[in-house]
Formats: sequence, structure tokens, C-alpha cells
Amino acid sequence: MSELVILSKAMIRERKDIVLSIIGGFIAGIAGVALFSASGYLISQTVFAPPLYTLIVLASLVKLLGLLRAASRYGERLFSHRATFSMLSRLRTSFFAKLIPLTPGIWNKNRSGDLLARIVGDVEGLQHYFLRVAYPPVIVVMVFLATMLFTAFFSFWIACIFVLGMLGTAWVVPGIVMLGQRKKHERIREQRALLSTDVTEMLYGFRDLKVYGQLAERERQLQQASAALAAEQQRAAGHLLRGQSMHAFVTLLVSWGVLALGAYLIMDGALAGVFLAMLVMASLTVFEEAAAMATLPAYKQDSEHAAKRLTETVLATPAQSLHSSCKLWADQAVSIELSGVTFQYEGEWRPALNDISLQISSGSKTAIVGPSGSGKSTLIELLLKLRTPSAGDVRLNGISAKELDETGIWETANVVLQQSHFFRGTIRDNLLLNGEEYADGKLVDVLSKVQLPTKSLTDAVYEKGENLSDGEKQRLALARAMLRKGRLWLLDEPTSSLDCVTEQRVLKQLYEQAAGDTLLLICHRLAGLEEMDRIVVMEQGRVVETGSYSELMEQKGYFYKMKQIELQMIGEASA
Ligand SMILES: Nc1ncnc2c1ncn2[C@@H]1O[C@H](COP(=O)(O)OP(=O)(O)OP(=O)(O)O)[C@@H](O)[C@H]1O
Repeated sequence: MSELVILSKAMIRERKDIVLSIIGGFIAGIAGVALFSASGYLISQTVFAPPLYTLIVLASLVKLLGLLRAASRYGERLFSHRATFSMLSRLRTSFFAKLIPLTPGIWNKNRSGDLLARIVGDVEGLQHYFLRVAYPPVIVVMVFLATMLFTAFFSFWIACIFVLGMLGTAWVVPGIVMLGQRKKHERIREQRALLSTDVTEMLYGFRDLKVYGQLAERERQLQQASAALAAEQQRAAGHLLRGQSMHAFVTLLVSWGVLALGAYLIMDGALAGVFLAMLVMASLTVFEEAAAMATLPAYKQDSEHAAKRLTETVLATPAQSLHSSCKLWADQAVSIELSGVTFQYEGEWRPALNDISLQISSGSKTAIVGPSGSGKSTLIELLLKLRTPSAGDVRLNGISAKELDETGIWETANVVLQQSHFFRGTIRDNLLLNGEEYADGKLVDVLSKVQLPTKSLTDAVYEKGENLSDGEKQRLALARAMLRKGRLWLLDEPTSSLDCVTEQRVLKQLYEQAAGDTLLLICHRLAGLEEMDRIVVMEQGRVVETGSYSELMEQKGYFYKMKQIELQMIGEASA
């Protein structure tokens, strides 16, 4: 229930539109009851052949009420939807603002397909809260009270039937609809999450599934999941429809009750016959407003669940960053200091980084080497403030990363991660990702620096760079980084897919451009590391050796052994 506090707060901000929609709904409801009552009265009056002006007045009143009803209903819909969409847009913005600092930690806890379906569906689901849960009961009660007072003026007992009818339509029928509803909706949600996860996995893993001959099986699973979801939805829709039919049945029962009791009261002389049709018509119309009550429990449950899950998503994941105000100066080479840094992924039994202390002076070139899984990429993610250390401190230019604004860090860093994303478009579009405008000459120049002179700026790039080789993707990613003006280079195996000759050419250009900047290069190949000021060797989340190339070779420690193995392998390969 507390989750709906967010929605209630959002509603308070739209109070003007909410009040207007309630007034509109009340006038529409009352005008509807009055319209049908007046029609009933008009029909009854005609039996007594009244003067013509009575009929003209009554007929005009019916027309006027019809117009009033339509206009006020329009107003109600306009204001209520305007309020809803303003609330939704505010909620969406505030939710995504909370979500952004939580990435990428959020992916550790959620499957991407499920999360995507959840976020989109849940935010959309909240629109029903105001439209179908919060304000319809207010209108129902107001219209009903006004009609009851009006009816009580003619007959106390008929007013009592109205009260009974209202209890039935506003509480008993929704109560019955509620029964079993929770389980049905839970099953739908589970089934929907399953389906969207399966679809996402199939889309991402399409090629592998095909090669491993699993595509047909996956398709079958997908169809099963889709059919199961459709069946659950059908069951829930049937349940809702039964609720609406029950509502219509109670309404008719009340009208029959009013008719029978009215006839008795007329015979008893307690009610004038001319009012009977009017009261029956009023009973038929007043419960029309209460029809929304039959579906209210379902929407209430859905909205509560959506709000709960959205809150859980943003609260259950520890924030990756705190609000920070300091900015990193982009025109200055960055110094890096890690003191006692430990980082453990959620659910992992051992830390990925364990008590790392390291100093990298500004303008230096450092290579980080070590076996796969030793924590090299995690270190870069910490420097980029994509993750927050579990213990210890990361300082850039002497300022703790906790106090640094992450967008400032991203602006200052020229980054190439292991996997770069490419967007559908052209080579030019993919080079100009950082929003800066460059002349074509500059773009062509950078392409030739990364040894991609054959690529034209207008060449098409398919979604996720499907039409580029891994080596081309890496060079394009490097070109993208080389177009930036940052003074901190964070490169995670940027040339692992390139042949040795191309790699050395590209790195030469890169080092030339990065002269005077701070450069951190993660690599597996040890060739060419002589150019580095310092080499950091990592193993199982710890720094096991640091020093220049010659120092490490002299030490004959871990790095020396790695180098010997590499030389041996190159020798074997060329033999
Ligand atoms: N998102 C994640 N969730 C849980 N554990 C992770 C995650 N990413 C990495 N790890 C684990 O953290 C450890 C360090 O991973 P990291 O990617 O930093 O290593 P690496 O040295 O860069 O490896 P490689 O050279 O293969 O890229 C590994 O044991 C890995 O299994």
C-alpha cells in the first residue's frame, strides 16, 4: 500500500485537473440520471394530455440535459487524461532518473528481457490507478448520494432499494471479482516475464541457437510460453467479463425491484403513478456510473503491484553513485590513486578486486596485464564510476570518485571497452557519437590512423555492427575514442582482434595522440609493452607485480614467466 504513496504524491501535483475531472464526472452522472428521469416523467405525463407548453419544456429539458451530459463527460475525460499523462510523464522521468545511477549493477539482479518488460509495462500500468481506481469511486458516491436524496423525496422505501443496489454493485460484485483475481494476475505477470525473457534471449542468441541446432526447440518453447500467456489472459478477461455481467444483472434486479415496489406503493396510494417511470429510469441510469466499480479491484491490484515492483527495482539495487558535485578538469592529464580498493559482485563468493593499492601519475602510460578473470575490466569500471568499490577509495586528480560527478569523468575519459556498441546508420554516424561536429577530412584522417582507410564515411553500419568484423569494430571504437579530447585513456583490450602488424600501427598512432596524457591499457599480448612507463600485473583480483618492462624482466617473477610462455608459443606457432 505504501508504494501508492508515490502515486498519491503525483496526484496532488495535478490537483487542479483532478478537481475539474471530478466536477465534470459528477455533472455528467447527475445529468445522465436527470435526463433519463425527465424522459420517464415526460412519457408518463403524455398519458394525461398536459398542455403543450409542459411537453415543450420537458422535451427541451431532456435535450439540454443530453447536451450537458455530453459536454461534462468530455470535460471529465479531457481533464482526467491530462492529469494521468502528466503524472505518468513525471513518474517515468523520476523513475528513470533513479534507475540510471543504479546501472550496471541492476543487470546483476535482473534478466534484461524481464526488466525491460517490467519497466515499460509497470510504468504504463500505473496510468490505470488514477483513471480507474482513485477517482471513479468519488464520482459514484457523489452521484449516488444526490440520486438517493432525490428518490427519498418521492419514496423512502424505493431509496432503500437504491441503497441495497449500491451495496451490491459497489461492494458485493467487486468483492466477488476480487476472489481468484490475485492468483490469475500473478500467473499473467509470471507468464509475461517468462515470455519476454525467452524472446530477448532468442534475439540475442539467435546465431548460436541456430548453429547448435536449438532454434526449433526454442521456437517451440516460445510458442508454448506465448500460448500459455494468451490462455491466462483469456481466463482473466473471462473473469472480468463475468464481473461486468454480474453488475448488469444486479442493476436490472434493482430496476425490477423499483418497478414492483413502485406498483405496490401506487396501489397503496403512497406514490403518484406519474413518477413510477421516472424512478425506474433513474435506477437504470444511476448504476451505470457504478459499472467502473466492478473492474476497480483488478486495476487497483495491478497498479499496486506495478508500483511495488518499480519501487523494489530502484530500492533493492545499491546505487552506483552518490550525488556528487566536484568536476574533473577535462584539460588536465589525470592522476589515479587506488587505496585498499575491494570490489565484490553481488552473489559472488570472492571479490573481483581485493585490497588494491596503486598510484598512476598523470601523463604516464600503464599497461595492466594478467590472466583472464583477474579483475582488469572491473578496475576500469571502478575508475569510470560505473561501479562503486565495496571498500577503499578511488581518487582521480586527488579527488575521491565519490565526490566526482560521473558525467565529468566520462567527458574526460577516452574509453574503449571490451565490447563496444554500434548503431544502425553510417560510419560517420557511429564516429560522431559524442555529439561534436567534425569536418569529413578529420573523420577520414582518424579512419586512416586506425588503419581503416578503405571504409567510407557513408558506408552502412547494421544494427550492433553486424556487418563489421571484430577487428573493424575495435578500430572503429578506437577511432571514436581518438575523436575525443579527454586526457585520460582507458582502453580494455582495444586491439585483441587485430593482427600484430595492424595492432602495432594503430597503437603507434594512439600513443602519438596520447603523448602527455594518462593512458591505461589492458592487454593480453605482452609484445610492445616496452613502450609503457609501467606494467601492473594482476592475478585473482590482486596486484602481484608492478614495474617497468625491464624491471619486471629482471625480477624474473610472474610477468617474466608470462613473457616466456608467450615467446614459447610464438616460437611453436612459427616453427
Ligand atoms: N557482472 C558480473 N557479475 C558477477 N561477476 C562478474 C561480473 N563481471 C565479472 N565478474 C567476475 O569478476 C571477476 C573479474 O572479472 P573481469 O572482467 O574484471 O576480469 P578480466 O581480468 O577483465 O578478465 P578478461 O581478461 O577475461 O576480460 C571474474 O571472476 C568474473 O567472473
